[in-house]
Amino acid sequence: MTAKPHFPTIQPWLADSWQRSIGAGLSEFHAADDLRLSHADLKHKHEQYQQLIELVQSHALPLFNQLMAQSNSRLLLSDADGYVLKHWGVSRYSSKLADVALDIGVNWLEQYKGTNAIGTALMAKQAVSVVGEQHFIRQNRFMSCTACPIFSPQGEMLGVLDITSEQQRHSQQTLMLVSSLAQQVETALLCHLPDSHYRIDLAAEPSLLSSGWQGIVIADSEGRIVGCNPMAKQLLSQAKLGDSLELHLGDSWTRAGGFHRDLALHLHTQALGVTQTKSAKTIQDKPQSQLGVRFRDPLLERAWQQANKVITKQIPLLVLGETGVGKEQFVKKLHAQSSRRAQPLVAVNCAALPAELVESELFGYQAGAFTGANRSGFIGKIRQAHGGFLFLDEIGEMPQAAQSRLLRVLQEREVVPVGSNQSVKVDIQIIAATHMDLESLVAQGLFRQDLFYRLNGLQVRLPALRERQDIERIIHKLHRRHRSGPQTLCTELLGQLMRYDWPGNLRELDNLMQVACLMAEDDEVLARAHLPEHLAKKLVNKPLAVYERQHVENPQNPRDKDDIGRHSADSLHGAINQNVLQAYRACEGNVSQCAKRLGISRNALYRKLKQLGIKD
Ligand SMILES: Nc1ncnc2c1ncn2[C@@H]1O[C@H](COP(=O)(O)OP(=O)(O)OP(=O)(O)O)[C@@H](O)[C@H]1O
Repeated sequence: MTAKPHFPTIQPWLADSWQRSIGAGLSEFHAADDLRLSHADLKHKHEQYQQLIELVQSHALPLFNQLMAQSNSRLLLSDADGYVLKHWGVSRYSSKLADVALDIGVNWLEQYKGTNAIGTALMAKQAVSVVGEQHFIRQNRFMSCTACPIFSPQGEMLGVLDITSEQQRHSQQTLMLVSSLAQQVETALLCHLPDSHYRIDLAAEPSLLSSGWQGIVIADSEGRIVGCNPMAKQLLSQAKLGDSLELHLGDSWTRAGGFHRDLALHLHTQALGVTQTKSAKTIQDKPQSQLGVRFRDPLLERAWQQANKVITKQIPLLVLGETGVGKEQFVKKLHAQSSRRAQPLVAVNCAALPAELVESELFGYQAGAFTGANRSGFIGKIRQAHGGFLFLDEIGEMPQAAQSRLLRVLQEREVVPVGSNQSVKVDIQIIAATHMDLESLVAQGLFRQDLFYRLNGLQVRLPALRERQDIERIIHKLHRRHRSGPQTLCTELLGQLMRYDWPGNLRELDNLMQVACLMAEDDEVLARAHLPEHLAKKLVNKPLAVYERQHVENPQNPRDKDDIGRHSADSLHGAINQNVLQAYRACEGNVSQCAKRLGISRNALYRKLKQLGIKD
């Protein structure tokens, strides 16, 4: 049995990480197979992360070199999936690092490498030091590593910066150094937002203005906030993206050095160089590689590819699909990989807006426009989305009065706030979504036809869960998300889940899996018996779903429908075996890669291969 490290007191985060390593089926005595990117995939990753790599080189590497040049350490950058993208710094022990594959293109997630600074920082979403013996795999215990995640201005984790040294104990200073390097990169990302024209540093004392502890706000050429660091959010707690700086700082921000009396804050404003903004824009405008997102279902993949083509062209996108198919998640992914990803994604749930507030919420209002309005006015959701995406969810339920004004915004690309007669130009990418049949609403006179045509630039329909060819993978994914340990899923339950028709789609499956995993607690296998009765009942006598259409019905061998139920269990086993074999061959016998591809644990794959007589 694998032993825990013998420290007098083991910190909870480390115990959790070792537990996860054991749960992933790793052994401290054997290094697992490496998951390594192919040359082509690594090239794509480098293109995708070009900006981040450049910012690490220009904003983190100089300080690392200055402080650590003599220390025989290496600085590494990984992406959020745990792949090492680059490393810098000389190391006398590079052959030892190569032995443990701390190398470009190799994945250092905990599930492959056990407790280690990169994987554990990604998991914990915070800076960690993993020193010598704290590494789960013995072979890695000659190193000390300290890593800190890097977050985008939108709070998305982009990757991890790591300092690795041989043997020497990493101190609290190393932790502070890595955190500070990550912070430098985050600030640089902020200053490289498109439309960043001004940088305003804020602090309670003038000496703190350049201390690294100051608040930083980035504003566009009109003085509207386009980004801020966590300290600025704390200092200006009321400020939101899109707000005019004047609203929060009066005119004190327009001077190079100022003091805001009410807030008791010292300010330092600088114009960001045009060259900097331009070059940053070139990097930002490059569409992030769409290889980052791939759907295994052809209908969904097609919708994804089509949607990606229109979203930068200001052509409205209409996303259709039954409730719970993941329309909102789809839009979030579109935004995250678009050239507008550094700008806001503002979502409006049209069904939840009270009819009388629709206009002021969307279009904003002037100070004192109506009784009860905020004293300082409100910019409105549409202007908040300026430069980014406006996501109109449940558009079929938008009140009719607001429909005509929205139509005007779409036609003119400008907004007139309530109580004002001044129009304001907006640059927004519109995405609307609904589970309703908009054309039939139009036919019934419940939805404006001209608005429908305006929104319907490109229409994509997301498939229902029962139609998806990757349903098996999704079931495994959600099981992994909710299980509490290294539990497997019983084949019979898997078959039943695949045959169910899922009217509530991903939302329903997600809820069911969550409840089932709670009921199963630490049991080794999740089975139908773990489902509460009302959920178990749902799964029987349901029409056959996509699984049988894909794997059981053979066009060359048309079968009587009644036969399907009788044969489905056998066919299910057969098809699963076939899938495993195909994947194993495609991965040329690499167990880690194959397990990842199938969405199952390495242990589960070993068991399956053993059953199939491929492994002893
Ligand atoms: N790719 C996914 N993998 C796993 N679960 C998902 C995925 N996408 C969505 N879900 C689950 O389904 C739920 C519903 O997703 P989402 O809100 O995006 O659907 P929707 O189509 O917008 O729903 P509605 O039409 O009801 O607004 C999410 O809360 C999440 O639990």
